[in-house]
Amino acid sequence: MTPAIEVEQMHKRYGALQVLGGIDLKVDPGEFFALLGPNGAGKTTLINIVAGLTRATSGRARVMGYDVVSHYREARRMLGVVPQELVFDPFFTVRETLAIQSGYYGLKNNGPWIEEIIHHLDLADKADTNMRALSGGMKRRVLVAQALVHKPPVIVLDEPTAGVDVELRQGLWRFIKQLNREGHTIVLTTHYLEEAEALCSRVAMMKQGNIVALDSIRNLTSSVSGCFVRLRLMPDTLPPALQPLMSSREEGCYILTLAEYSQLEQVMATLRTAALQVLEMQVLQPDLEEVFIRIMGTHKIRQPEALSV
Ligand SMILES: Nc1ncnc2c1ncn2[C@@H]1O[C@H](COP(=O)(O)OP(=O)(O)OP(=O)(O)O)[C@@H](O)[C@H]1O
Repeated sequence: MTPAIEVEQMHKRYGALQVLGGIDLKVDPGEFFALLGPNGAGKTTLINIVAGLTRATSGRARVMGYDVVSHYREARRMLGVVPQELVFDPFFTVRETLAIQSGYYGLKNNGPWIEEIIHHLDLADKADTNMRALSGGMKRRVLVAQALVHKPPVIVLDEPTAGVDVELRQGLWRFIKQLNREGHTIVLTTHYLEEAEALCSRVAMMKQGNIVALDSIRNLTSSVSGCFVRLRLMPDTLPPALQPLMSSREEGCYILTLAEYSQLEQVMATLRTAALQVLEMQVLQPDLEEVFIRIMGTHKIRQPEALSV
């Protein structure tokens, strides 16, 4: 089976700065794949090379079997990229922008598909509005629409939900999930790990230009042992014996990290001996964010306000 995206020994340097240090990556057709990593890890650079927008220093990339340099046009046709930055010609309306984009691919009579995209991305009310008059979130919807005009089999979304409200995020993911069900391969970069966890089957984590983890969400999260316990106590004090387990304090609760589930019994016994009343208790499984924190050795990254995908 020809991979949807195949990257081999990809290096990229900007002068003395090594941005990609030899990336090998295969994404299968039909996958919903996430590329994660902190700011500056090299995600956008990798995407730009796959999209033919940036030249690699060495290595090769193919989209549906087409080399992105020697078969640029074919590779580009297979790919729809939703870029991170909002760049538009401000004088065209939404519908005109999409018609022009269709023209770039030599597509005629693309009207019905354009109308379908406009409908799914909830842009109907704004279809005849000039781009300059749209809000940031609306412009982002048009970026998504632009990437889809030629019905590419592979869709790459570079932080599509940054700065976007919850309603749009949900609508966008509904549409992208539908496209994935219809067979499109989806590659997503996001800082919202809950989004990646809810949507994607496989994840690559990048750190300083290298892939440091590449696996299914299930394998990644089950590789982290132990659990977290969230406790609200009365009186609000943690016995000294439990203090080494405390990882943080959130909204009046103590968050304890346990290496093994069996430690739970010992925690409860200590609380009983100290005559503390448990007002609230939750046992939490390690999630993708915990895996990310352990691999990257960083603190929590920003969270979406409310998420349901
Ligand atoms: N044109 C350029 N010239 C010099 N350095 C660059 C250029 N483009 C990117 N870089 C550097 O390459 C590194 C990787 O950047 P990149 O945008 O690929 O990271 P990223 O993982 O997408 O980050 P983010 O999550 O912030 O989008 C950064 O250190 C960045 O400053």
